[in-house]
Amino acid sequence: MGTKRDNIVRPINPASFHAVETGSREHIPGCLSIDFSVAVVLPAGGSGERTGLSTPKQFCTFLNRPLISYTIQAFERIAWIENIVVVVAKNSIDLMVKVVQQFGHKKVKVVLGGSTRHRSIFNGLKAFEEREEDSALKKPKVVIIHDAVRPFVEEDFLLKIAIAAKQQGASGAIRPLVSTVIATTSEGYLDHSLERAKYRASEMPQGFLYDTIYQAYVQCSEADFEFGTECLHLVLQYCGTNARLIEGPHTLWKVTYKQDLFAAESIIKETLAQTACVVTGLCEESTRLAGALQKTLGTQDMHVEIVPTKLRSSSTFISTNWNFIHVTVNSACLADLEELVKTFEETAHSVLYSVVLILVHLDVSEQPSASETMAALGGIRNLAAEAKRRNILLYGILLNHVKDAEQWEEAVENLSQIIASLIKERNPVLTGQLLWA
Ligand SMILES: Nc1ccn([C@@H]2O[C@H](COP(=O)(O)OP(=O)(O)OP(=O)(O)O)[C@@H](O)[C@H]2O)c(=O)n1
Ligand SMILES: O=C(CO)[C@H](O)[C@H](O)COP(=O)(O)O
Repeated sequence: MGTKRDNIVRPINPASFHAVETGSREHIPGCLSIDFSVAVVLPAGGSGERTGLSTPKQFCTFLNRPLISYTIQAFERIAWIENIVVVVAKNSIDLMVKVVQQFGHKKVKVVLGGSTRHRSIFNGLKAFEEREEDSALKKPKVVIIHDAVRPFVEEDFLLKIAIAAKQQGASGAIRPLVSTVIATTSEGYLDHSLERAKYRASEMPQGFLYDTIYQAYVQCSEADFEFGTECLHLVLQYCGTNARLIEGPHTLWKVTYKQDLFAAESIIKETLAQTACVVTGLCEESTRLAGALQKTLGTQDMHVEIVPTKLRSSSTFISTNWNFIHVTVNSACLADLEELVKTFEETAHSVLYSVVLILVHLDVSEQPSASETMAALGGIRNLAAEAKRRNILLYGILLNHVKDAEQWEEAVENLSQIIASLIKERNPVLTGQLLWA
C-alpha cells in the first residue's frame, strides 16, 4: 500500500556539487535526455578496511544519512536512468533495505554481493539476466558502473559517459595523477618511475554496452575476479573493446580513508549553504532587516531571497531552499514557525537533507525586557525537539534594535555571521537555543 510519501513530489536536489568546485551556480538543464535505456550498478559490498572503522564506509552517516543514500540519489534524480542495482554484502542486506525505505528510494533493487569487487559487479549485472516476469529489471542497452562510495557524480558527466559507451562499447572517467607512480624492487628500492604526464588515474563512473561487459565477465578468469581492479581492462582483454576515456571533475574521488568521509560531509554542507530564504513580515523594520541580511549574507557567498510571510507555504521557494530565516518584530510568533515546520513535513522537504530554520526576533521597543522575550519564546525548545525528529534544525536569535547607525550595522553584521555559521555547521546540538546577536 502506498504511503503518504509516495504521493508527494520529492524536493529537487541542492545546487549541483560541481558548483563547489567551479564557483558557478548554473543549473544543468533538467531536460537532458537520451534515446536508449540506461541502468546503473553500484558495487557496495566492501568492508571499507582502509577507513579503520567498524562500519563499512558506504553505511557511515553524515547529516543523518548514510553515504550510500547520497550516491543513490545522485543517480535517482536523473530521469533517463531507469534502474539502480545496489550490490551489498550478506550481512548488510537488511540495513540496505531499511535505507531504501527510510529515504524513499524508488529505482533501487538490492542484490547480494561477492567476496571481491569484480564478483560483486558481476552479481549486479546478473540481476538483469533474471527472467523478466521474475524481475522488475529490464536488460538495459548501456550499464553504468559506479562505486557506491563516490557520491558526487553529476548528470552532465554521466550523459557523456553513457553516450560514449553506446558509441564505443565502453567509456570511463580519468583524472590526472596527483603523485608519480614508481615501481619498487623486492628489497624496497626504486626500480623505475613512470613519466607522470603520460599516465592517468582511472576513476568511476564507467559505462558499457550491457552485452559487452556481461560477456567480459562471463569469459574472465578466476585471477581476474580475485585480483583485478579495472572493468575497462576486462572489456579490452575479452571483447577487444577500447574504452573512450573522458576527463572528469576531481569531485569523482573515492571515499577511501576516514578523512574522506569528513571531506564528503563538508562538500554537502557547503553546497547546502549556497542559498537561503528570509521570510519576513510586511512592517518596515522587518523588511529593512531582511534587506540588510540579504546584503551581508551575500558577501559570504550566500544567495538570499526574501519572501513575504503570507507566501511562506508556497512550494516554489521551499523546494529550492534548505535554509530559512524567519524574521519577527516585537511579537514572538512561534505559531508561524510551527506552520513552516508542518509545511516542511507535508512536503517531505527534510527527508533527504536537513532543513535549517532560524527565528530572528527583533525587539524594537524602547526598553527591551530580556525576561519577557525569554518567556514569550520559551516554547522554542519543545518545538525544536519536535522539529529535530523531522530532520529540521530550529534555532532562535534575539536582536535588540539600536538607534546609532554604526552600532546597528555592527549588530546586523554579527547577526549574519551567527546565521551563516548555523547554516554552514548544521549543528544538531544547538537546536532550541536562543542566541543573542
Ligand atoms: N567485495 C566487494 C568489495 C568492494 N566492493 C565495492 O567496491 C567499491 C570500491 O571498493 P573499495 O573502495 O576498495 O571499497 P572497500 O573494499 O570497501 O574498501 P577497502 O579496500 O578499504 O576494504 C566500494 O563501493 C565497495 O563497497 C564490493 O561491492 N564488493
Ligand atoms: O578506480 C577504479 C576504477 O578502475 C578502481 O578499480 C575501483 O574504484 C576499485 O577500487 P579499489 O581498487 O580500491 O577496490
